[in-house]
Amino acid sequence: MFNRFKERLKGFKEAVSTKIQEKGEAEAKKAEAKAADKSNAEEKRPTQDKGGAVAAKEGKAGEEEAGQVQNNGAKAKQSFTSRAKSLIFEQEVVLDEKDLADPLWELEMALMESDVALPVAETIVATVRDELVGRKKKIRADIGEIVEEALRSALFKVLSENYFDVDEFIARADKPVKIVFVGVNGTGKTTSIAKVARYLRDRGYSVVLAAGDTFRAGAVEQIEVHAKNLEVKLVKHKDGKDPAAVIFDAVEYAKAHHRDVVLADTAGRLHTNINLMDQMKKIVRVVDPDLLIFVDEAIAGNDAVERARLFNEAVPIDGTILTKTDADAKGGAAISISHITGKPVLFLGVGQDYPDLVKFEPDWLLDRLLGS
Ligand SMILES: Nc1nc2c(ncn2[C@@H]2O[C@H](COP(=O)(O)OP(=O)(O)OP(=O)(O)O)[C@@H](O)[C@H]2O)c(=O)[nH]1
Repeated sequence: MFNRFKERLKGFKEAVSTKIQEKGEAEAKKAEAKAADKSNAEEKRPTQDKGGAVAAKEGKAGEEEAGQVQNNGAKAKQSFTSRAKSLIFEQEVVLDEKDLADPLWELEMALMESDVALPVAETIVATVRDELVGRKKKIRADIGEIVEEALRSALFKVLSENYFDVDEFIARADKPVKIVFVGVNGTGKTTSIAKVARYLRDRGYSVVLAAGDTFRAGAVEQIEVHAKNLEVKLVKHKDGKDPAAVIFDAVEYAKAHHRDVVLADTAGRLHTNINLMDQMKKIVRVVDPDLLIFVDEAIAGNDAVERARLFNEAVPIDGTILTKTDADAKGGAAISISHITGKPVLFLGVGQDYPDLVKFEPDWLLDRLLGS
C-alpha cells in the first residue's frame, strides 16, 4: 500500500538530512576552531607566567619545574579539546528558508508525482516549511525522526480537516437513516454498499438495501447476491426503470418494519452524462438522503479527486468512500479528496471481501502512508 509514495518521500528526507548534516559540520568546524584558539591562549598564559619564574631559577631544579609546567599545559589542552568535542555534539543547527528551498521543492515534486492535487501539495509543503524553519536541531539528533515528524504533522492537518465520525452520526440520526451511494461505473460502489451493510449489521443495526441501479444489466442481480450473502432485505422493482421510486419504496419498507438504515445503490455515471446526472438530482429530491456518499477508487488518483469535485458541484455530497486503496501505490487521492471537496472521507476500501472496509481515521492512514 502506497509504496511509491513512501519511495518518493525518501528523496525529501535525504535532502533535509544532508542539509542539516552539512550545516552541522560547518558549524562544528567553526566551534572546533574557536575552541582550539581558546585552548592555545590558555596554554600560553601559564607558560609565560611560570616561564619568568623558570628564568629566575638556576640548575636542575629549574629544568624539572619547567618540564612540569609543560606537562600541565598539555593536559589542559587535552581536556579543553574533549570539552569542545562534546560541545560540538550538543551544537544546534537552525534551518532557514534558504537551506530548505531545494528539499521542499523535492517534496512538492514527490507529492505531485504521487497524484496529490496541487493546492493540497502546496498546503503540505507550507506546513512542513513552518515546522522546520527556525527550529533548532541538534547535530546528533535523529534527523529522520525530525523530518518524519514534520511530514506527519503536515499530512495530519490535511487529512483531519473535515473529519466526520460516521458511527456517531448514525447512532444519533433519526431512523431509518437514508444513505445513497453515487459514483462512476466500476469503482466499487455496489461492493462498498455490501461492506457498509455488513459493517452496520455487525454494530447491531438492521439494514435494508435498495436496488437503485436500474440502468446497468445485471446490477440488480449483483446486489441481490450481496443481500443473500449478508442476509439483509433487498427492495427491488420488477422491470422498474425509476431508481428514485425503488429507493423511495425501500425507505417506506424500512419505516414500516422499523429498520435502522437504508443503503441505496444507483447507476454508475460520469458527470458529463447530463441525463444520468439529472436522474441523480431527482433521486436526491425525492429521497432527501441523510448522507449522499460519493464512491471512487483511490487508484484513479487525480481523476478521482476531480470527479468528486464535479459530483459535489452537481449535487452536494456528504462524504466519500475511497475504494481499492490496497492496490494504490501513490496515495494522492486519499490525501487530496477531502481537502478539495471540503467533505470528509468516511471509509476506505482495502480489499475485495466484506470485512475489507476501514472507517477513515487520519492516524490509520498516516501510519500506512509513512510507515515502513
Ligand atoms: N482490490 C479492491 N477491489 C475492490 C475494492 N472495492 C471494490 N473492488 C472491486 O472492484 C470491482 C468493481 O466493483 P463493483 O462494486 O461492481 O463496482 P460498481 O461501482 O458497483 O460498478 P457499476 O455497477 O458498474 O457502477 C469488483 O471486482 C470489486 O471486487 C477494494 O477496496 N479493493
